[in-house]
Amino acid sequence: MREKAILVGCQLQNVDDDRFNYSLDELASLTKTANGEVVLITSQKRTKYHPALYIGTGKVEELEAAIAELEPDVVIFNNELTPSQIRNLSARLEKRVIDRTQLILDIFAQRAKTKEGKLQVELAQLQYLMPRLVGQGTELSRLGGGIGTRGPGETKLESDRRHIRKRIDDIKQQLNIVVEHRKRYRERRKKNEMFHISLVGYTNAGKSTLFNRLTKSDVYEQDLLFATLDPTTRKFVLSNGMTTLLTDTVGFIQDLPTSLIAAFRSTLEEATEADFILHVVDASHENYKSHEVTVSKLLNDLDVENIPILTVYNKIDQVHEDFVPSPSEGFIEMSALNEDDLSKLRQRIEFECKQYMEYFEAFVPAYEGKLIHEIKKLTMIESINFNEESEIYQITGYVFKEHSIYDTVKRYRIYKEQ
Ligand SMILES: Nc1nc2c(ncn2[C@@H]2O[C@H](COP(=O)(O)OP(=O)(O)OP(=O)(O)O)[C@@H](O)[C@H]2O)c(=O)[nH]1
Repeated sequence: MREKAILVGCQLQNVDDDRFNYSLDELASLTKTANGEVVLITSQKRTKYHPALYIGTGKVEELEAAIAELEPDVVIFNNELTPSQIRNLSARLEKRVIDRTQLILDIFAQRAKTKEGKLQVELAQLQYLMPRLVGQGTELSRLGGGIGTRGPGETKLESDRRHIRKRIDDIKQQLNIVVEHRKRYRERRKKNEMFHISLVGYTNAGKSTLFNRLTKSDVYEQDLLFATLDPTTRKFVLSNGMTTLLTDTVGFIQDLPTSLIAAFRSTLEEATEADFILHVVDASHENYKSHEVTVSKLLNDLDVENIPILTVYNKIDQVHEDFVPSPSEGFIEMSALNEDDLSKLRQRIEFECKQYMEYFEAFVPAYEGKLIHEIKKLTMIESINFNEESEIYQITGYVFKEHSIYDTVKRYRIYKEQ
């Protein structure tokens, strides 16, 4: 059953109409993703948020009338509300009141798959809850109005708080372990010398679709925001046989509450360890430019300037009429749903990778079967010729200098002369 939701926004003077309407659209998409049905979107312009009610008292009355008529299950506010605003609005409207942060947390909670993702969501939820518990405490003591009632209330609250604090410490500790584990796994992977590519991009840009099509796997792919929460890594074999690792990451979102940025940073850190980044942009979206800028900014914050980036303008089959690719950067226009475009992308990745590789020619005796297999897997092979007389393979291709296979290949360059 879809829950009926009324959405409420408040536009401050310094926020222009486009940006404000866009944030309301995004709130509507988020609501849909959380399995809600939007029955009304209403908003108000103000110089500042009403301290007690977020919107003005007149607007609250209007909202009460709309609630009586439309009977929603929940009222969702477009910004993070203060504990007292939530309390006052719940009391006035007699409906469940949630804010944008809670909505995003709810979606994250639904979607978290790995242990790390789940821990991060729980941590963010508890951190959101803590100050709001304090708020309820004041309310309890005021309501009780006396020692007799306040006592037990406060005690319960204190024990709740202690309990939550302890749980937060536990989660942080567990997260350290999980992150350590992932680091070790990453180091091990580094030793395997696989070329690592990360897919990043705004939520709903088509990352999971690309990931699935390129790796032929079936990671959750849906027309919903945040279908992907945890980074997922799979083998991705280029058409010339070189095996790379492809990582799908969490989708970015504009104005993500700060408390959530911290919680999700570590899932994005994978991107910073990649050898190559594919930045996927939904070219059919009217706000594609601002999406692109948001992601580029976040990538800059994550210190990835040394990593080559290819911008992938996706959904070109439904391209927006105002679409113009940024001229300054390397880019490709394509549709993840089109097989020819996928091969074009594969070739383009190969081409881009080659810019960072060195050409080699190696002579490897036929009895080195395992080694030949490794060279095939870890380098970009151009040609293999077998000399029956000498029983030696002549292999040419491209290799990364940073990878240990480079030293091996170098050793066999001079084999002929031995
Ligand atoms: N028309 C069209 N639709 C596409 C294309 N690529 C992806 N889609 C659709 O766009 C929607 C979102 O795709 P996803 O792959 O889930 O997007 P994502 O970037 O992984 O999203 P998050 O997990 O939310 O970050 C899905 O309904 C896809 O089928 C494309 O090239 N053309």
